[in-house]
Amino acid sequence: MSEDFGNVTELSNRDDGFRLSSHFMSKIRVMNRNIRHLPMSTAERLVVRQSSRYNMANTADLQLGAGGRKGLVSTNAAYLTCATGATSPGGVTRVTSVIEQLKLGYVFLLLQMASNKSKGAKSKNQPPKKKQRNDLFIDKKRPTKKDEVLDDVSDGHSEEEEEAGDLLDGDDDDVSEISDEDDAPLADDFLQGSDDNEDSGSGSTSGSGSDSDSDETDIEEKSRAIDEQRAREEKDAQAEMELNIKEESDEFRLPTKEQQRPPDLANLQMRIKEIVRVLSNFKDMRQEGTTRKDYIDQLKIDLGSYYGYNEFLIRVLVDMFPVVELMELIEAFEKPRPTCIRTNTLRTRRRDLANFLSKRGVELDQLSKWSKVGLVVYNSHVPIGATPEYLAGFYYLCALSLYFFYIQSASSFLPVMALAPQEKERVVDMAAAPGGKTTYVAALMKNSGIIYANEISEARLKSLTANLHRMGVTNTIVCNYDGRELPKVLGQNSVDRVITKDPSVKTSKSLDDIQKCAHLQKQLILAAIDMVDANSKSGGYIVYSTCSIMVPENEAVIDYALKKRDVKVVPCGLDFGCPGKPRRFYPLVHNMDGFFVAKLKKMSNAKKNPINSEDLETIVQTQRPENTPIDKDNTEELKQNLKKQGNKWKKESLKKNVLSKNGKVESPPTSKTKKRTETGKVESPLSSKKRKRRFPSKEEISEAREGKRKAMREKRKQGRKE
Ligand SMILES: C[S@@+](CC[C@H](N)C(=O)[O-])C[C@H]1O[C@@H](n2cnc3c(N)ncnc32)[C@H](O)[C@@H]1O
Repeated sequence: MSEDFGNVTELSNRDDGFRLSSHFMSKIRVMNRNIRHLPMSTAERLVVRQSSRYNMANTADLQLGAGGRKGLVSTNAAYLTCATGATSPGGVTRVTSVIEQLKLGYVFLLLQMASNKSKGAKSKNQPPKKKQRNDLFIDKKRPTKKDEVLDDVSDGHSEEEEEAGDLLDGDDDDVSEISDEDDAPLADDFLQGSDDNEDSGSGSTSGSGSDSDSDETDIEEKSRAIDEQRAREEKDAQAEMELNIKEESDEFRLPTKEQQRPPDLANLQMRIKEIVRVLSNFKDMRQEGTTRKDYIDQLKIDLGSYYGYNEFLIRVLVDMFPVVELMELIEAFEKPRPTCIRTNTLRTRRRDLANFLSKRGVELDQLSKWSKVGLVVYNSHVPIGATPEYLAGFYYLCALSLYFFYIQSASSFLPVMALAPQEKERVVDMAAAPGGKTTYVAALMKNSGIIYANEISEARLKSLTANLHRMGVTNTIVCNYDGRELPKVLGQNSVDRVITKDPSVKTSKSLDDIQKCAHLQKQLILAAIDMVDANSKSGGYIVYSTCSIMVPENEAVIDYALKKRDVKVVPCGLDFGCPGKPRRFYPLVHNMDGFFVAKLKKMSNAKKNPINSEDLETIVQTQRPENTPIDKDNTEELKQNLKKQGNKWKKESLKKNVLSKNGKVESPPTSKTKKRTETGKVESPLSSKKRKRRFPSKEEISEAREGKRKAMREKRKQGRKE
């Protein structure tokens, strides 16, 4: 049995990893950018198994190990280890393991090669019995005299073996990739036999049945020798295989401190995947002696390096989402959102616009079922922001820029759809530039009623007014105020609907940013509520929306509004998004930017109680994402500001309200809480007003405050213990 490096079987490199093209081929050829050549002896068969856990250095060896042949091939980025075992009577060899590095990951290929070295002589010999045939697959090679004898005896292979090969080797389609010249002579001839080797066995001991038949003892001895040899070689091969597998252990290990220098991107990505894999089955897959926190910490570092997020963002995201979802979300953020345009129904119809634009070479389609005016642009031969239709105000271009959390895209439709402005209403857009929402509101109102489009930045007023003109909006008054001042300017309870959008256009966020934004947003939402008239016939609604996925900027703001004003959350009327009344939209699910929309209905024009010490705590807590350590300086500053503000409000409130004994500000009596006099009669509000109000003394106030603080401290302590 001679070495034959000329014959190779083909493996093809596919997206999903390696697939063995064929088996029982006379050639073994690994088609991969990394591996050029895998020299094997003729008629070896490959069985491929794949795993993605191997982190191999770029070396270029092919080794045929214990008891087999050694070969070296030039490959440019793969380390292959093949160990051959003893030769079977049938000349079938089982080979080894091959470890391979692929483009984006490391793939472990275990190649078991069953040599079909001997291919002839069937015609002169009985095919081996079934059991014998099965044995052949675990037998190893190294040509011995006996091998040669038996090589000649055993030839061809059974259908069962072929089937087994099919199962192990992959698609039959790939067989066709092998050229005819690769095929035949040695293929599939194991049990069928062939005459090729008939005469080329090992001379006198060939299995032709002529010489050896006469000497049974000799054969028995030889057979015993073969068995012994085989056992030895099997042992060697097993040892080597175990060694190889051990060397390239399947276990993923976290890097030690020394290994934590910046890895290359491929390694980094691989490690992220591995950590996610381990975290999703932590009990079974974790490295001994490590905690979940170890993996999470490494994941945060790696995500930060790979995706370029700051530490704070990663920390918040990791705290918010289970790792698998987090990976999907981050991947989705990486993909650009589609460019969307909104038809300006003040100027044209969507169908007509689509026709105009497609004539100009714009490839577009309807945005989706949920919008009657949106179009998605896939490709355009003309600048979509400079077509005559654009300049004539036929559409508003929604995807202007790609920020991380602040992106204008299809999601900017949703707040206006939730607002559902009606004709002839008075509507306020509190932070309006550059006018995406205002122009949409105007279109829905068919230019009737009044829109107050407010923008704090003078510089941004230009883009706002330019868009209003371009889009033919005529029912809008542009204002230049801080939104928080608007109730004073426009009057309290004076409009039907208000839309308020997060005022930030930042590209990245820190804890400080989020705290400041959340604080401003709370003030803006109260101002928005104060402007709306609860008794409006058609309205009484406030829509609050952000492009942020941060809880302190979303749910916490709504929570705050619910505490401070007589409002309730009502359905947005958007039948998609994540469940719950306020809607969260995630790019991975909805193919739009991370987005939050909440709709409030103002129930009465009465205000709830001003801030008390409890609220101060609530504000600080809700501004901090859960489980996220607070930046001490910022928090102190924020606390100070809030306390100042709180004190001011408190002073005012003390004039109007009575502190109860436990320090809580008592709400104005409602019909349910109307006090009864000692005689059991319900006191009318009028009579209670008439009664002289008793204000608490300073001592009572400070006592109540102290009691409150104590209770809070106890509560926190208990929380920490838990
Ligand atoms: C994200 S943009 C609004 C986008 C706009 N709603 C649209 O649909 O085109 C936020 C705007 O809020 C403005 N802004 C920031 N703080 C504000 C405040 N206190 N009052 C009013 N506007 C503010 C910013 O200058 C910025 O133009």
